[in-house]
Amino acid sequence: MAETTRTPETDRTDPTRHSAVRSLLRLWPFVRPVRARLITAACVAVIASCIGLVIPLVLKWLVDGPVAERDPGGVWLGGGYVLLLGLAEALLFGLRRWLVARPLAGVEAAMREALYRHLQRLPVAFHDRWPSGQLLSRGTTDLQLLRMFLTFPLTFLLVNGTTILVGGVILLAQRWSLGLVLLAPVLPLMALCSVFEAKYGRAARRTQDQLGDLTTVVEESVLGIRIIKGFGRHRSQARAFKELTQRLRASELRKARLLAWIWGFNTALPEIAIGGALVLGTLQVADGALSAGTLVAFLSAALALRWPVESIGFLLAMSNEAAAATDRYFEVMDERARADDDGEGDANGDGGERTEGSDVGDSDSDSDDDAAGGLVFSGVEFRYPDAAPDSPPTLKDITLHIRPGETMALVGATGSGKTTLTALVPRLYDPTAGRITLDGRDLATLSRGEARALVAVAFEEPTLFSATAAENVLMGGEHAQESDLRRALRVAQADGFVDALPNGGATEVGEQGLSLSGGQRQRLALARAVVGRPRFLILDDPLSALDVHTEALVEAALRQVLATTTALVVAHRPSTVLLADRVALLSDGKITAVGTHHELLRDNPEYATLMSGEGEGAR
Ligand SMILES: Nc1ncnc2c1ncn2[C@@H]1O[C@H](COP(=O)(O)OP(=O)(O)OP(=O)(O)O)[C@@H](O)[C@H]1O
Repeated sequence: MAETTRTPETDRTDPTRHSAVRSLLRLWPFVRPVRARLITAACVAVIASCIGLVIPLVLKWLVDGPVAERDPGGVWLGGGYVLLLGLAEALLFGLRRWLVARPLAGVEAAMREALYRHLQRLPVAFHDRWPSGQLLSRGTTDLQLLRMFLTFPLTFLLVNGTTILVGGVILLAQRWSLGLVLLAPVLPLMALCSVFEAKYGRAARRTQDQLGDLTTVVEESVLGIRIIKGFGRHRSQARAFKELTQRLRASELRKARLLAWIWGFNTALPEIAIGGALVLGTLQVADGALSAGTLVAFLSAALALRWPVESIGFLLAMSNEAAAATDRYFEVMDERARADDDGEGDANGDGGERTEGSDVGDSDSDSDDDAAGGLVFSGVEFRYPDAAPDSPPTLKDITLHIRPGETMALVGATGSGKTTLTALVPRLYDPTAGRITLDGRDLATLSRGEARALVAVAFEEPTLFSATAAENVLMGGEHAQESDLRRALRVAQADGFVDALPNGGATEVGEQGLSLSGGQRQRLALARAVVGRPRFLILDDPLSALDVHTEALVEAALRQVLATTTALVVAHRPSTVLLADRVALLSDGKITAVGTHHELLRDNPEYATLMSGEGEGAR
């Protein structure tokens, strides 16, 4: 949305960032498997480039020998040598390209896979903090930049450096005085390149961050196209987009300017030196101090060095873009995934500080809660990682016991923390204090995989994936069979509309399930939650988008499922509350009352107001 455009990320640019070389060295673990090919390719390129430098020596022999002696056979032979050398150079450069193309595409794919895997393992708190476009651009354009760097500049910085070195020796060996004239610009050029490198590195980083912001806006606009059109916000959205593109354009222009001046210096200084050497050499030939062949060889060697020198500017530019891309890639990869993601562990480090739970005048604070089965919250406190440090926690001292097989409704005004509390059970977040146990097992000691096997969730906002209706449902149960699918669809009252889809359950439901109605998506999400027959079921107002008739049907089927699980159901309507055995009232992050619907309706004015729909915050 135009108004929700994220703050430009240019301030992420760190002026004190470490050197490009240090950044690029971090690519080694990914490059290691293909190192043999890369080294072979680099050697082939160095040989090819050095062959190019032999051509001037053949020319010298040709001019001073067969040409001076007017020997046509020798001239043909010399011409043949030059042709063969040229062909060998071209073939070797082709071989280099072939050697690196496939393995480097593999490196890019491996890095992309590693990033995706890591993103899946990072906690929800990370995804709350990072704009999606920044992650997208890191997984796409940044990785392309890295592949280009590994294919081209990495090899050619080495090849050109070697060529310049060998060429310099050849020049000095031919005629050291002329060689010195030609090599005079080397020191100033090195100083200029170092200044350029630092400036370009910062500009590259800024540009890539801005590209990430732009990607975020595009993604939000595409996902929110209905809202944009519905509210006629396309103009303001386009304005916001234009502003970002202008910023990106300014950064790209700065890069182009920097590249233009380094290119200018890299071209002009060697040209001036070649001009000076030509004048000096001609005078020496005229004086008879130098053979014409040596001057020809000298100048052709100097001309052969022109490209390696001129190209250093853009090779450095590409290397700096790759260094910025590496930094951006590893900023995500360095984020710590939950230690317990694939195995055992304790996300809190200490399993969460144990605090005394408050007594809300209910048997929920039984001292033997820990040993008890069911779902037990003991003194749970939670604060969002990105909340202001002095703000009160979102959840305070939550102590609640949902007995095995019991269904507990969670009722509270909007913003009281209901969704937050339900998110703790599948370990989307970990409590900042206190603990949660599932059938007596501390949730903090369960791996996410174990917790996932025990708990299933259906959120208020049902998210579906670009897959078939059946695949979306089956995501909820690793070993679920066709019969489970049918049962889950029946429970969610989704079998009717799924069967009516053009290909039944095999129908693609489109990106985010947008080809379905809100109520249909909600029912598929509900089917996904129940398909795996979970031990614990967490439902966050899963019936809010259903019409009264369908809601009644879903509730009737749900009643059977709830009878076999331990469930926590966020409820806003009396009809949903009636599915539950007991109700917990959440008020400003605290459980203030627990009892049956009728008890609370009678004794608790806040609950009565919420259920009557009159409360200001009630939904
Ligand atoms: N990712 C987050 N970072 C920081 N604060 C958050 C985050 N998500 C929610 N909050 C805050 O936590 C509080 C509780 O939000 P929560 O979504 O749990 O309320 P809720 O009771 O489920 O509300 P509703 O009935 O409207 O869905 C709110 O003040 C909200 O602003």
